[in-house]
Amino acid sequence: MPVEPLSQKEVEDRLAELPGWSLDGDRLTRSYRLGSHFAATAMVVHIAQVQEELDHHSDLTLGYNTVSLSVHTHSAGGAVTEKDVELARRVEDLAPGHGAH
Ligand SMILES: C[C@H](O)[C@H](O)[C@H]1CNC2=NC(N)=NC(=O)C2=N1
Repeated sequence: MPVEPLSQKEVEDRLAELPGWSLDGDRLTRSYRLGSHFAATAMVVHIAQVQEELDHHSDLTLGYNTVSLSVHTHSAGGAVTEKDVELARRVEDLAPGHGAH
């Protein structure tokens, strides 16, 4: 099913409900800090599970005790779509369980 790019206003409205997330060029991004490298690794695995479930995948970077995401929609020409917002919301939902902030 084709997914349409969000307008600038729509992106801003979605971001208003996603504290910590921002628009970097044409991508939604957020970095989280965790209590340890192992905790960060576990969060990456959890995000990967969600991404497979949604069939939508961010560029996901594991640091020493950080996890960073950057996502846009390839099939929409690299624009931000509702699929990116949905992934961001799902990651926000799982983050507290990993002690991520
Ligand atoms: C075939 C498969 O559904 C597509 O390649 C999916 C997989 N994950 C994806 N992830 C992202 N970020 N954008 C896409 O357009 C996309 N497409």
